Amino acid sequence: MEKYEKLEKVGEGTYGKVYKARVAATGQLVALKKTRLEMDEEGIPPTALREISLLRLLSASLYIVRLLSVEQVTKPCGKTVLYLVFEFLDTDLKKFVDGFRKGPSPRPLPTEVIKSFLYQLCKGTAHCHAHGVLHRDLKPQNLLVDKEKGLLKIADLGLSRAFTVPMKSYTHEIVTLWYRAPEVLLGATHYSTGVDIWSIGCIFAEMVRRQALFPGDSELQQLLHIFRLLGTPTEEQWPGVFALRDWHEYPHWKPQGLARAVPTLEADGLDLLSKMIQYDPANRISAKAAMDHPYFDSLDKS
Ligand SMILES: NS(=O)(=O)c1cc(-c2nc3ccccc3s2)cs1
Repeated sequence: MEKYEKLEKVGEGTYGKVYKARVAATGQLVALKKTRLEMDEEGIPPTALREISLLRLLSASLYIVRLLSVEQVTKPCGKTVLYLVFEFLDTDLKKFVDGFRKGPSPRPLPTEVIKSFLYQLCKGTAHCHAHGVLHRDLKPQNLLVDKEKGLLKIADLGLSRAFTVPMKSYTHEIVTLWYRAPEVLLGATHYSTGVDIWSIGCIFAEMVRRQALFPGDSELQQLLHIFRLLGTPTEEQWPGVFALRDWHEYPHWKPQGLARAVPTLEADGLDLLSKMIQYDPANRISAKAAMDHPYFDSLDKS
């Protein structure tokens, strides 16, 4: 990997081993993601090949972090590791929102920024879903932002297929549950694109509030945060919920109304959010349909 000068680790292990690096020959900045893939004597396992070709296909979208190359490196000890080389963006949405929450002058994110970032997130997600790929772990930490160009791109799609999202990340970092859909928390085994739409709704509300919508610190607490705001789900509004594996008798909370959580959000925005934060995954708006919602009419979609 002498082609690259490793600069610093980014995201402190949130993403596994990802380094900011410079291409020695051109000075171009890249993100080097070291995969945990153990190479056997036959070379790259077919599952990994499929994963990588899927990544290449998906990263053709402007709204997904571009995979520039895949580098195979055999270390002196004979072990072969695979590096994924991605385009570099200077920050992620978590840090971007923190910048508006903390700092000398806490202030809301400009409405147009929220609208533009949400539109780009829906567009990138619609691209994945159109190729039958779920992300399964959308959260502000793996949405990268180019502040200058006002771009938002989905990163870390590596978790999307086959592997279930681990409880602890590679570096024993706690995997956040804040964006996890209720059907996943209730142990559904077959879930669909709706899991990503729920996450997008939580991220939308967080950009407006500058604090998480449902900040649970355990699977049970995560559910109770959701129930306390939306009301404990009923069979009427979510047919089949009582049959989910981890369903128990929960206290019966009444809906508080989503508006209470995002009092500053304009009517169109609240309407779109309420179509994303629906208990029944079948009732959630699709990423593609969301892009046509009136909330985006004031956005310059050029
Ligand atoms: N969290 S951070 O330091 O602002 C920052 C993270 C990144 C990342 N870029 C990539 C690209 C691909 C996969 C994961 C990551 S994480 C670039 S800057």
